Amino acid sequence: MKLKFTKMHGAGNDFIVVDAIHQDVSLTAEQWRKLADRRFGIGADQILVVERPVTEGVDFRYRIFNNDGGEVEQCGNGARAFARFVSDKGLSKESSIRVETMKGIIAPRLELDGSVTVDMGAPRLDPAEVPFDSAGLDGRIEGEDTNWPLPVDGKTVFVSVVSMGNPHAVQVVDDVDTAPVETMGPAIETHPRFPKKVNAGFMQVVDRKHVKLRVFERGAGETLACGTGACAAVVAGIRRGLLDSPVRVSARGGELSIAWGGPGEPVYLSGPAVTVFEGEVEI
Ligand SMILES: N[C@H](CCC[C@H](N)C(=O)O)C(=O)O
Repeated sequence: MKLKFTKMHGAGNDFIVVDAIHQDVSLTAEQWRKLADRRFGIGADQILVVERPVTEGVDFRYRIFNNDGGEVEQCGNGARAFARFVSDKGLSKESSIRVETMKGIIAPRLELDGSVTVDMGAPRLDPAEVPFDSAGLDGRIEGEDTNWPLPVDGKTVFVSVVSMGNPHAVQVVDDVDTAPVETMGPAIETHPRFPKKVNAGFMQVVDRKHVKLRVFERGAGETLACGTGACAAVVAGIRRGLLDSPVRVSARGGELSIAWGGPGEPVYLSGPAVTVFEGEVEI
């Protein structure tokens, strides 16, 4: 069976994007994993699937598979690529669309400068919603935030826990370039207090309007940028009293901008969405 796809990225977080409206795309987790493999397949951090909506008043359904083949709730950089894809493919004539994911509705908007801004919905701040098991832990109050002691790699780090539909654990570090992302990232990702595993963020506060961020992503490893990770990091930083919205987020693969008005308000993620090439693959 042949599968048409488009290779895209958002600040270096790269995707295989597939139109499942005009082609039959019923693949197993193993087939998604093989497609995303950087040696034996096309290679990508995630696969984004465009489907007809299920919910009234929504333009598309947006499904996301990590490169380990697992389906997940949300992908912020992917939402920008999704919006660019459906516009370029003529699937939508609107600059603003409403898109349903496993965990809620988001609204990407194509900007005149070629960037895309996404209403990512409001963050979920209750640990149980992340989900994070805080039982028996003494949280550390910092401004509006409660961050939690996590023993990893023989030391205790304090993480803020935030859900953007998908789970994030964010810690503040002095220097992202020397932070132990390769070793501590996987240890946090699979920590037993995160029953659905977690994306591990490492945030360096440059000033109140600018952070540097590295994310060891659940099911994908360290990526060059993580959109929901940037949202979660800025929400955590604002709640800790360290940041003022909007915040510039410098990832290894490029720059994102995050704005958040406070609890119950949506998080806005802005950044690039780039098409690299079109292709067709036998699966
Ligand atoms: N690895 C994430 C999904 C992709 C998120 C990221 N690529 C983004 O831009 O938000 C998870 O398992 O929740």
